[in-house]
Amino acid sequence: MDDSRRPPVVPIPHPDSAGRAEVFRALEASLGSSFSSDPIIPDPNPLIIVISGPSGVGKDAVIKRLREVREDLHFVVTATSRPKREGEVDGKDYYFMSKEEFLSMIEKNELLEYAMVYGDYKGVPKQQIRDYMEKGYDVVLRVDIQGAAYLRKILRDNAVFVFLVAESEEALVKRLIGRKTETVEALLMRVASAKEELKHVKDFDYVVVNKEGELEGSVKLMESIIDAEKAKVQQRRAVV
Ligand SMILES: Nc1ncnc2c1ncn2[C@@H]1O[C@H](COP(=O)(O)OP(=O)(O)OP(=O)(O)O)[C@@H](O)[C@H]1O
Repeated sequence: MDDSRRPPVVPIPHPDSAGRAEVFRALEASLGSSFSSDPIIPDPNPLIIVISGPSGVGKDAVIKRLREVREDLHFVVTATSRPKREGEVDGKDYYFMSKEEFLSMIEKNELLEYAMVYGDYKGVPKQQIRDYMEKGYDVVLRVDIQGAAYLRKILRDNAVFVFLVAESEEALVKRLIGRKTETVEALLMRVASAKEELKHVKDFDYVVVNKEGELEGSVKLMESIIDAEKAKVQQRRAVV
């Protein structure tokens, strides 16, 4: 006879006629052990979430909004040697630094990933990721497609890779024009590479279509992805 069918050694009062505490104690006494208040499942591991996608698709816009609605995420501030755009804040939007400073970080192996993007360096500082993951934060990285491909190689399935796309090429190009931050030459270069970049979607875990005027929907989907990842039985284990 298995344990669950063995008659209780002490009478267990029915919950209709006894208080919850009394029934609880009687159940413990019958089983001969106390019920643990420890979590049945340990806290999920902190995640590394890599967000990528063609230029102008809305990565910054989605991340900015995600930041507002979710406090338990840390958005890794990328280091860059590109000049600051109007309104950008050092240490918040990017760590702006000279090419020399950037090269010194490369030499000291302080970057998880880096690349030359349209003539300027951009890279992901390792220490920042370690610090926040140690504190239990999920960490979000924003990288270009080549950066994502490289991170996939080194982090494999230990990070979550999300590809952001627009609903069509037309919408993507219009969005880039509307941003008014590019020279005509840069615009042409970004539009040309966007077509090529779309082929990389297959290397990602999730794709989020950031439709015109539907930024909130994209942010909600991002949140759902994070929540689902947190509920996975086989947790990812990122180490940088
Ligand atoms: N769902 C959306 N609907 C309408 N406009 C959007 C949407 N998402 C982003 N935008 C706008 O599109 C422009 C480009 O977005 P954003 O700068 O976030 O793109 P990005 O992917 O970060 O670009 P880059 O890689 O060049 O930095 C911005 O002006 C932004 O406000």
